[in-house]
Order: sequence, then C-alpha cells, then structure tokens
Amino acid sequence: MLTAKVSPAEKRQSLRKLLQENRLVRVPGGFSPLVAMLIEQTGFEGVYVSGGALSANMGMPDIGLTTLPEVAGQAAMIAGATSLPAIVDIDTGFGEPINVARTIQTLEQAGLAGCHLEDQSMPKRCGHLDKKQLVSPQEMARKIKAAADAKTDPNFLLIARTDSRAAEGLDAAIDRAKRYLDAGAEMIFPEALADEAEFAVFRKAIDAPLLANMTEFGKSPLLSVATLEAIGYDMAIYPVTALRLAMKAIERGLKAIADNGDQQEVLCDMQTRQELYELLRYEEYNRFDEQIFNFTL
Ligand SMILES: C[C@](O)(C(=O)O)[C@H](CC(=O)O)C(=O)O
Ligand SMILES: [Mg+2]
Repeated sequence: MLTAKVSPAEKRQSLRKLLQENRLVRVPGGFSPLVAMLIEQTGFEGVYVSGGALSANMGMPDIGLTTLPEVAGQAAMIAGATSLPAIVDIDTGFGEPINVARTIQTLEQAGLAGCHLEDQSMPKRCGHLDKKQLVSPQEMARKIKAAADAKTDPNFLLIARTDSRAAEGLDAAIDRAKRYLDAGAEMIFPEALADEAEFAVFRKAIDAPLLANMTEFGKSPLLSVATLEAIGYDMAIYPVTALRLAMKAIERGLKAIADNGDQQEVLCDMQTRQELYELLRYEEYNRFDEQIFNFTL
C-alpha cells in the first residue's frame, strides 16, 4: 500500500539503465510480496518471480500447470509491493505465438518490468532436470517475434531462455540464442550450463546481455557475483533461494514444537514482531488513521 511509489514505466526505465552500468544486476526470487519487500530492503536491484517457486507454493511441481491469470495475479502483487523492477518467468508463454502476445500485454498491465520465455515443449520441466524436450528454433522464434511485436512499452525486457544445452549441446544452444536475438529477444538466458568455462564460452559467442541462473542443487555451479561480473554476465537470478531457506526454517520450527512442546529453540530463527512491522512500515499507516499504530513494542 505505502511501498511502491514507482510506476511500472519508471521501473522498466531504471532496469534498462542498470543494465548499461556494466555491473551484475542481482535478482533474487520473491515468492510473495513480503519477500519482495525484504529483497528491496536488503539492497538488491530487482525481484524475480520464479515459476518453480510459484508452482511449489501452490503445492504443484514445475511442469507448466499454472495459468496466465494465476501467474499474472501473483506477479502483480509481488511487483506492486516493491519499487524494484520485477521480472517474471512465463515458462513457454502459455500457448501459441498469439497466446504469448496476450501474455506480454497482460504482464505489462500487471506492472512487470520484463519476462523470460523458454524453448521447451509441453509438458515443460525444471531446466536442471534430464530429458527435456524442445520446440524447433523456428517455432520459438515465432513466439519471440509475437512477444516483441506485442509490447506496448519498448522498455519491457524480453528475455529468451534456451534449454538446449542438455539435449543439443553448447554449439546448438549458441546457435539458437543468435536466432532468438534476430527474432527480437533482448537478453539471453542460457539454461543449465555445466561449468564456469561454458558460461565464458557463451559470453564470448553472444553479442547481447546474458542472464545467469544461480539456482541451487542444479546442473550449474554457484558462481559468485564477482566471478559472473568478471566473465561479463549482466544479470543473475537466485530463483528459489528464499523459498528453500524459508521451507527449511519452517520444517525445523514445526519439528521443534512437535518434539519439544514449544518453539523456544527456534525463536532465534524467526523474524521478530518488530522486524516484521518495520518491514511492513506499519507506523506509516498512521497517516491515514492515528489509531492504527498506537502501541509500543
Ligand atoms: C529458473 C526456474 O525456471 C524457475 O522457475 O525459477 C527454475 C529454477 C529451479 O527449478 O531451480 C529452472 O528451471 O531453472
Ligand atoms: Mg521456471
């Protein structure tokens, strides 16, 4: 309510500016508006809305079961809670090129700063699993062109993700990336590269901004910000990190109550009431009604 005072157009502009600064734009995944607020408070440059985290949070695997209204609705709430630009994972775009066009316009209206579209066929899966299947480069290029043409704000960032490294090899992945740029993509997300050397080879081969996926327990190494900057990457996402951290803490906390009969042992793992209220800017709501924040902690 009192948080995001920056318009979607300004967020898109500021993301464009950040990308010109030759520094890595760090974008952790915020699986709820509250997490997005913590990402901003901690000093990051953007918020990522992960398809994997979003579907997991809905109790489902990341196999393309979520729909455009569900993703756009969640992404709108997350984007609206922060003044940072938010980038959303649209999986395979929710259908054919014409559906992708509608997806882009829906997300622009939802206040997002950009999105990434991937070249898997349905049912899609996490990019770090085996046996992924892809659509042809031509079909993906048609989707990208539809997405690029559908934009009403030229600053909405269109990122093409290729999942081809595993199935077709690095050279084919580079070839697909070039075709996707020709079709109108502005940034490339090479998914599931195997090691630091592959990240560097991709960088040398592609004349466009690149996104590195620093997801845990996957096929790629967890490269540091300094390493990614040195190689020349432009953006890094940490898509499921916050969800994994939260879920482990919740698991420990629930077990403590079950085992010990109370939560004393895990109080130190919790955000305190005061910290939560500060993050929510509870006190500022007093501007509307002085009876709202009339207690001391
Ligand atoms: C980036 C990603 O698409 C996501 O949905 O967050 C996933 C992350 C993951 O499953 O760890 C991916 O396919 O890499
Ligand atoms: Mg995903």
